[in-house]
Amino acid sequence: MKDEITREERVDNLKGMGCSRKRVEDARFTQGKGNYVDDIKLDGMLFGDFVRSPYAHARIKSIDTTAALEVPGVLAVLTAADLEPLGLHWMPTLAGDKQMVLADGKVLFQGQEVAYVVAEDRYAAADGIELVEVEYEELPVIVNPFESLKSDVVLREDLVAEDGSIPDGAHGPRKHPNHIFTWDAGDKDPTEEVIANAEVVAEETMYYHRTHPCPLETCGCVASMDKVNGKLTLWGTFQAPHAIRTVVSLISGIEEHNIRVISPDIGGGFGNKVGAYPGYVCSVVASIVTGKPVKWIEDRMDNLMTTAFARDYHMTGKISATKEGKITGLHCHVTADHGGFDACADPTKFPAGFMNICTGSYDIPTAYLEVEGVYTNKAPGGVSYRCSFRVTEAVYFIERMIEVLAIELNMDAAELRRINFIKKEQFPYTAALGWEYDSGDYHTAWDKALKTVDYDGLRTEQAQRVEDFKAGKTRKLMGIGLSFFTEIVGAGPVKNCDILGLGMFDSCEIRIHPTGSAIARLGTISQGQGHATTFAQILASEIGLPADSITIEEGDTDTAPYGLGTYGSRSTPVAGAATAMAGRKIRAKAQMIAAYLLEVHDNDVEFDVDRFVVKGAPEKFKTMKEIAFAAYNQAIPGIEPGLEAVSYYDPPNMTYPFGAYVCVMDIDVDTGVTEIRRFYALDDCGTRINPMIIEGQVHGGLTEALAVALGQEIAYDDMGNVKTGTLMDFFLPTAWEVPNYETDFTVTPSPHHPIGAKGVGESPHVGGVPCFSNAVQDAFRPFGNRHTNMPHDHWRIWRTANELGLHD
Ligand code: PCD
Ligand SMILES: [Cu+]
Repeated sequence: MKDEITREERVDNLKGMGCSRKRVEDARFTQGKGNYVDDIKLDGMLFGDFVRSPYAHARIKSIDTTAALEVPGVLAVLTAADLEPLGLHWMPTLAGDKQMVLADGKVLFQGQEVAYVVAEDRYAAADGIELVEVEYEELPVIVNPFESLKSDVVLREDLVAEDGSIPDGAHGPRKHPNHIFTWDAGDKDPTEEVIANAEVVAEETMYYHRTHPCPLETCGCVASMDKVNGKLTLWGTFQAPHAIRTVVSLISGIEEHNIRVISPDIGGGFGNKVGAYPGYVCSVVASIVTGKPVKWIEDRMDNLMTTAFARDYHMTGKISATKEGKITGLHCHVTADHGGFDACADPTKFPAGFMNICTGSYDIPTAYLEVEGVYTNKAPGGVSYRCSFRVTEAVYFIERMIEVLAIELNMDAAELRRINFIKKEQFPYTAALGWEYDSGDYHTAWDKALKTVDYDGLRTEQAQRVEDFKAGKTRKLMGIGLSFFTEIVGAGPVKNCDILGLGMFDSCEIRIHPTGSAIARLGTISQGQGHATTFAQILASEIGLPADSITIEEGDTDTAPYGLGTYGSRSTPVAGAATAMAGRKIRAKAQMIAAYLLEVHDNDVEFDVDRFVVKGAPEKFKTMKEIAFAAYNQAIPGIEPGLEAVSYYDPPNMTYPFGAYVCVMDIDVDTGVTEIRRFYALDDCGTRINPMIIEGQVHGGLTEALAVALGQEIAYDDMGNVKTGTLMDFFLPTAWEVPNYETDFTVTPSPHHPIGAKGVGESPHVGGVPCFSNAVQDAFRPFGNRHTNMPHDHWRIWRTANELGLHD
């Protein structure tokens, strides 16, 4: 036997789980060799663009397309009247509502799609748009959901019966024409009773403002109908390509096998690219009508004003406790502003997503949540934006309620959290609002975080700062932001999670080639997360072939197994599990082949890193490379040739990553300028596949958290005009605002996931927003602040200081 490398070297060669393998996709991205939707150029390709409504609420009296059609290069102008005969002027939303593809008689938000101009190039399309003459009759505008529920102005006339009665919606009875649903969880009466009789109660109302994921690449698609073969190919920025294929089939009547959906490289998704947009439908129709490929790409304003907003939750909470600080009950009421159509991307049974995770990381015996969805004259959407289904809202809510309760109790907020954490031995833990948390060790994480930042030292310093401020020695306050979050990711068990009736499992299919390299295809799609790197690592460890010899492919419905896509940090919990399971099927077959080759019984060989060895005789082995070759080269009795496997994985539960964050911030009370001195983030996502990618995910999520907490907002005026529709007004942090992040971790594996991994992509955002916000609020706590709403931009902070009398 030739000189052998050590076992350790064999492990290293695989670049498997736990290795900070460099991202294989970056060679392409950093050299400008990515292939994004807008890079797709087909012969004779046309361009489509929208005429959009300048009004937030108006009746459409007429649309005159004559002048537009005279523009050289303009080929067609589609309006609702053209789509109606095809039944395509409205489309279903993911939330069980329907949405106008092109304005049908009225518009409900500024920027709404009114007509679709198809031209030979972008410029002609832009000129054509200018010349479509639309006559609007303005209607009263409602941008406040509370007023909406009281108003006589009916926004969705299509949802009121002729006799004036209000038919039920997708989520039950509706009490007002502008009401979408009321959804609740938990025990109402017992919760109210506990709170009524409690020793201490804290109450607070907070508004989690509307914002937007604003990915670098906007949404877009290219539709190409091949009339000869009856095949439609649709390239697009889709976070869920298979679901898009099914939706396109259902609404167009084209059979699903004749539709091929391809998500090429995607320049960030963040939830913005989950839903189905009018641009997709119009491009498909235009391609069918013209017989040519049609491209549609949003510009930045289109993106910010019309596709998938996030948040817009008005939340009122009551939290009760004993004098010693043991929480006894939690009550939460939400008024959710969904805009003109309910186009939230949540699992069907959860119209407010997983908002019922709002008891957070705490052992709260009784709780009740009620969410009311309301129509207003704002853009539709309601995507996650780096939080699986409203978990950012839930965690912000509870982490603010904890701070407010700490004020009420006159207690340290870190200590209040510690007293109430779910204990390690309580897992699996069933929360009052129904979820079963799989695993956690909150006290260990919290203690590690507080120790690392020297929490007590920080509080001493802060007290000194307050004294100095009062003594006129400084104009800067110091805030210590705390947050402890529990995420819920990995939707999900098919028994309670589906989107449009499609169960939320996911999949992986592996083919091992004769020479011992492989391709694996998944039902998910990377938008920058690095799946090509990390899923190969899972397989490397499972099947003993080097990650560098494994190609990961996603996003082509003609080749990938069916899956529900990438959002809600579900790729690792669901597709990652499918990958491990498919790998294990490969290994099981490899074991039989190895035993045959080694002339022993199947049970007498065991897997070791990259080979099967005969038990007790480690010098007798067959490497996975040898086994792969044998699978194609030898006739093995009782075993089919080839080495392939597929797994469709329906997870038994979600995974519950968690984390402990601390932010130290200085605030200049005269300018409202914030300076982040320190940000410490401890994340526990169970088994870690690629520590470097995890760190990158944490940096990205924290930066988006900073954005949302400190300035990013989609704001409307009373007329329903979007005030922040460009990057001049919509805050995107740059290197200038972003602090140095200190990352840390603990590892508490998920007990039900085959490799123990939980998701991580959303966590830093979910935990980050309350941490930044709490830092601002904490700085003002010694001066009587209880709660101020985000975004904490310099002006709002200045105003808080002013209202607290700090400028006197
Ligand atoms: N334990 C663990 C976990 C995880 N990981 C890694 O990390 C990542 C992530 O993961 P996850 O968590 O599972 O997730 P996904 O599913 O993959 O993804 C999703 C997410 O992701 C994040 N991140 C990111 N990044 C980037 N770059 N880009 C983007 O876009 C994005 N987005 C965002 C979002 S928003 Mo949603 O949609 O709202 O719902 S959701 C989300 C990948 O790679 C993985 O593999 C590892 O390593 N380990
Ligand atoms: Cu919804």
